[in-house]
Amino acid sequence: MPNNLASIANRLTDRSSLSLARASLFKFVALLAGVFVLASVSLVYLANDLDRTEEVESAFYTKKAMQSLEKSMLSTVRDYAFWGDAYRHLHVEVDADWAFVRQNIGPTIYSDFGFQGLFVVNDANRTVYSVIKGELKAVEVSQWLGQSITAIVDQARAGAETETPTTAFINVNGAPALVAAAAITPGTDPTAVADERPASVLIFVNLLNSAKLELMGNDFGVTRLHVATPDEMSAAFAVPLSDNAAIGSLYWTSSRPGLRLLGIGLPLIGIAALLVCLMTWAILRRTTAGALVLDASYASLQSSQQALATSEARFRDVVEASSDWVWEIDADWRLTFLSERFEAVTGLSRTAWTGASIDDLLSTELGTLSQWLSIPNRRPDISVQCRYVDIKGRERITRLSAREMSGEGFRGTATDVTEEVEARRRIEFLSQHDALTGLPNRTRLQEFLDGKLKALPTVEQPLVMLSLDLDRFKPVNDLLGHAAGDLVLNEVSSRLADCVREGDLVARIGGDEFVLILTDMNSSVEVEALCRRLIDSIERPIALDEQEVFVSASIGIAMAPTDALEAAELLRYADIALYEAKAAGRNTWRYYAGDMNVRIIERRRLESDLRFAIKNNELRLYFQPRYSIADGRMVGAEALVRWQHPERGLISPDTFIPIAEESGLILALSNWVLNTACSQAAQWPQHLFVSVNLSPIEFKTGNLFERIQKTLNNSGIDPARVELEITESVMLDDAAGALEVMKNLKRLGVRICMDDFGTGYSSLSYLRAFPFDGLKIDRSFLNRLEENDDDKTIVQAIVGLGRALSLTVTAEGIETAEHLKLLKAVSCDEGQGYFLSRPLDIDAFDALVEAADMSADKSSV
Ligand SMILES: Nc1nc2c(ncn2[C@@H]2O[C@H](COP(=O)(O)O[C@H]3[C@@H](O)[C@H](n4cnc5c(=O)[nH]c(N)nc54)O[C@@H]3COP(=O)(O)O)[C@@H](O)[C@H]2O)c(=O)[nH]1
Repeated sequence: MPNNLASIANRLTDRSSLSLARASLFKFVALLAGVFVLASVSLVYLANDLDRTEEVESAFYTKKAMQSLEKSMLSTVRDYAFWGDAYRHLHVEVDADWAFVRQNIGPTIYSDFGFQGLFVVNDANRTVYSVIKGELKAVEVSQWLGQSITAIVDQARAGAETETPTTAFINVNGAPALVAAAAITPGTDPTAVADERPASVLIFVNLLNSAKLELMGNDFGVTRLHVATPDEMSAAFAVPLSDNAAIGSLYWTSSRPGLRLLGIGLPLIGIAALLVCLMTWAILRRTTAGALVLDASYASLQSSQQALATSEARFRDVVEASSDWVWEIDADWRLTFLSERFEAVTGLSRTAWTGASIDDLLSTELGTLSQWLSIPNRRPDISVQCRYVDIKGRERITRLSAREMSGEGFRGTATDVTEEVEARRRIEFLSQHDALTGLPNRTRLQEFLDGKLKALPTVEQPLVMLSLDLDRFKPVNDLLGHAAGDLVLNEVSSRLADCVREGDLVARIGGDEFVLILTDMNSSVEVEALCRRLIDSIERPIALDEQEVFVSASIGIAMAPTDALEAAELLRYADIALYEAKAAGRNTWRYYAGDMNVRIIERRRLESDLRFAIKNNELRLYFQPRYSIADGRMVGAEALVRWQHPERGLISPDTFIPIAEESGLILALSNWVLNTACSQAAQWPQHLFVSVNLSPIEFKTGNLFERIQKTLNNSGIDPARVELEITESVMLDDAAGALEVMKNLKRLGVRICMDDFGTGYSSLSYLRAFPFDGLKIDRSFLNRLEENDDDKTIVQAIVGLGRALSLTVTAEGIETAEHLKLLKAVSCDEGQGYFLSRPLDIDAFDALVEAADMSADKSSV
């Protein structure tokens, strides 16, 4: 916006149209009001002037009338007084007959001239002739007038010489009257001779009553001429009848033309003002409405301008702040505009590329960009992914949106999505692959399997699925840490991948669980050769930083279409076969067979039966005595559970303990064993202890301490007579947790013994770190004693170790006198085995204890 426009806009912003309109209108109204006031004042002034002029004129004409009256009376009195006959008949002698009867100077004075009084005053100032209102009366003039008029009479006589009459206004009983007086002289009559006496004076009295005054005024255009009232006397224009205003003044009823003018003009002005007010009100309303609309439009315009400015600023900020760059091309596909961000994002020169074809800069997978832009009815909201090469020669990916310009050509934005595309690819990869090993995961496996099964494999060309699980992997993870475990898994993964052909699939579906899908296996020989290769490959030592790790694998094999044609079924069958392989001693493979499924069903039934058995007293407890090897005394017994199944007979714990552990029944089972064992042992002689096996599962459930405590309390047995046997796997699962539990158990006063010592990984370190009271050498060492000298050495070393750590060392599985002899030779503390005694039921064991008590010393074993 130019500066001057902006400043105008700013000024407009300060004052709204409404206020401007109102201000202008109010000024206009004030102007009009001024005009009306001026007109009114002028009218009033004019009216006053008119009235004043009227008054002046009226006064003038009143004076004229008076002067005319005076003139007329002077003329009349002159005519009668300067007349020879009148001299002879009224002065020389008074001849009433001549004057009145013959009407020379008589009633006609009244009838013709309207003078009410006619008097002749003789030389002695006596009234000698009087005619009052046309009638002859004998009355003194002074008496009739109620005042002396000597001055007038004298004045008249003074004018005799020059025949000059006189007039004067007098007041007669409150009414003005004009008196005309003239000395009676012979006039021009040569026959009349003037005598020596003072002249008689002829006097005419004209009483100016209201009617007469009004008539007089009318003659001169003065309305209702009358004697002024006391109020009117003070009026500026009242005409005094003499110098002495006491005689009275004349006034008139003014026509007041000014007032009439006001009477007409002011209402007209008022009406005009009213009309103007109405018009102004109407204009104000319309102007206000218009101004409001204008203001609203202006406000809308302003907000639009503001929004536009904000939008522009935002657009500019967004364009420059985002990774997007903006482009425009003409109808020939040539770049006509590239925003600054183009250089920042691509590193390419805007100047160099402006004018170049957009097809040279960007390419799509669908053809050239110009082809894409030319697609008829192309939706403008759909973008296209393009590639270009940046300044560093790297291929970049950009998402391009385009809109046709109203003229010709296109414009749009380009967003660099290289990272996004790569991230998406990565996400897609990760969604189908295992993050640790990069092998396909369960999702990818499912997809692959579905695809292969849809192709309907045949018996001749079967689809082979291997379910592979690592053996001995968990200890690696637990003992060497997860980083080592990860390395092992990665190594195993790559070894597995190396063993299969292209087109096959190796997937990792769990911690150490893998599934292999093989498509080109024509015979079981091939399958088994592969299994062998896989196991051999995995069994090869895996070198970690400073040590070698050994793991092996078990494999379950299921085939389509022989075993199943459904992916889920195939997986389940391969898992069953794997289970069988593990059960068969691990490090081997098994084909799925129908009866495996039967075994699983069988296992489930056994679980259900076991649940029933625990509640319904089908469990039995056996005790296997433990003896001091040095002197053959029984020192205690290990409690061993059996299950007296109503149909299957006595079932070994090897069969049902794993089921109890897997199904969660182990807690109920173990509670029963603990309670029964401790209750029984509480009745034994004090020197005998009872040893109870605990499952590793019990260490994880959290309330082992409370359970043992409760058992001890319930049975009342001395805790020192109770030994708990735990295996190394307890520590392997959660060493810190196990230590915590064991410390708590030790606070109860029980003994803790490590069972199956020598079969695990680092029993030695556990022995040092955990609060064990004893260890039991696994019976596998004694089993091999005859054929393996190493085991003798090991047994000897374990005994030495136990002694060094102040642990009671017990040897398990003493089956022969040779075993016993050897153990005695290495000073093993205690022993148990079939050679000494098989596990006995409660009655048999009680009998044994009794017998032993009776033959207090068994001299030798
Ligand atoms: N958690 C629990 N585990 C228990 C319980 N009762 C037993 N078990 C465990 O079951 C496994 C099998 O036990 P079992 O069949 O009772 O076998 C024991 C002995 O009979 C056997 N033994 C003893 N002497 C010899 C011998 O000279 N030769 C030979 N071949 N076998 C012999 O050894 C088993 C006792 O082993 P151990 O426990 O390691 O001392 C077994 O692992 C039991 O632990 C139970 O209540 N809870």
